[in-house]
Amino acid sequence: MQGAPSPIAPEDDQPRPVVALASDHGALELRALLVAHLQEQGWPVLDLGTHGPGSVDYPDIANLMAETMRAGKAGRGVLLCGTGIGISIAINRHADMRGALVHDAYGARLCRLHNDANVLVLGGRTTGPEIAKECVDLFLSTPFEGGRHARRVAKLGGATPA
Ligand SMILES: O=C(CO)[C@H](O)[C@H](O)COP(=O)(O)O
Repeated sequence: MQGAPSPIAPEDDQPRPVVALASDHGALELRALLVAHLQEQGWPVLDLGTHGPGSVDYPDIANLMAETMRAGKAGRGVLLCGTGIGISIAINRHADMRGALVHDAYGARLCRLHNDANVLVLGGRTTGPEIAKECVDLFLSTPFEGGRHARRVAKLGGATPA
């Protein structure tokens, strides 16, 4: 089952969804930078932490993101850990989450066009700030293409949270 695609282009008249951001200790700086970047652009942002430099476990952060989105508190998510790898594995254990670990603009665009990703995943130790900002902007402004991709996304299973 697949929910309605959620095209979110800044030029649309639609209200912008809340964007939740969360990271472990491996991406504190990049997350803070992205929070500020999105706020400057007028996105409603929910910063889920982690809020201190202490070491935390990325599965807990991914689970918090999934719970937050499932509760309807955010329509899109941005998750980060040191490489993005662990937290992308963790978020994709939730059937209603489609997390896409991306490293460039092409991936950020295609994860929306073809995969209807609802969570963007970045690595705080692997991706620089300018590329990360570009990825987030594309993730939030690119609609799902539907068509043949809708059939494939449906085969992934899991409903899209509201
Ligand atoms: O990237 C990650 C998971 O994929 C983590 O951020 C990383 O493993 C944390 O490592 P450390 O505890 O040594 O800071």
